[in-house]
Amino acid sequence: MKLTLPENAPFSCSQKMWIKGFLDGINSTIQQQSNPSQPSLTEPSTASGKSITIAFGSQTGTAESLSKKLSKKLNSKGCISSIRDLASMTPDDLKNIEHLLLITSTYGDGEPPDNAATFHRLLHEETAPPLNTLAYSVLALGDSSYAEFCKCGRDFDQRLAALGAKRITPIVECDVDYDDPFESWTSQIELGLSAA
Ligand SMILES: Cc1cc2nc3c(=O)[nH]c(=O)nc-3n(C[C@H](O)[C@H](O)[C@H](O)COP(=O)(O)O)c2cc1C
Repeated sequence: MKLTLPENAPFSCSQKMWIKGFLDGINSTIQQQSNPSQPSLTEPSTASGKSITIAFGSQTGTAESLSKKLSKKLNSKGCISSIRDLASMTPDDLKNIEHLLLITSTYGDGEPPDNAATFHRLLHEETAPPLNTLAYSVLALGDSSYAEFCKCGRDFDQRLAALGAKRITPIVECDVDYDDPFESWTSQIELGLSAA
């Protein structure tokens, strides 16, 4: 059921706007009660208290600076996030991580950035560990003028799933202008972490 104001209701424009806002609030409550699994926009974040590792693969600093931005945002919501350079990580480290947010660019002709190259190679070897206890999401930076668009991020996303890790949210691919997709990914992450 959705409450609406008839077009010909005898109210002024500003009165109609007020009533419409009032009805929208009631409609949102009705929808929430009939579908409690849907998170409410006004509900406090239950991502709070979660321990999160943000790992970055970056050649010229964009993924690294987005990692810092994300970390600040998540910490302000009560999460405990730490940032790791992929150059300092091995796939075995992922066995001790519950929530991984991986932000990476792609370089060369679909190659990982230098700091992520070893990790990328090791993760794709047969000796890579099973990662059934890991929940993750990937933000891939790229440029669609290259043939191998966002290849490194796609590789990580698929390989982590193949090793048994669960996606918190689907991969988000950014084409040159990354501000909006980054914001949208961040919002999805906050909701996804609440459920993870
Ligand atoms: C030399 C060079 C090669 C690149 N190769 C690719 C590529 O193969 N695929 C892609 O999607 N983006 C490619 N890009 C775009 C970068 O991934 C993109 O600019 C990214 O935002 C850079 O992030 P970073 O500063 O964290 O490294 C390339 C950029 C440069 C400068």
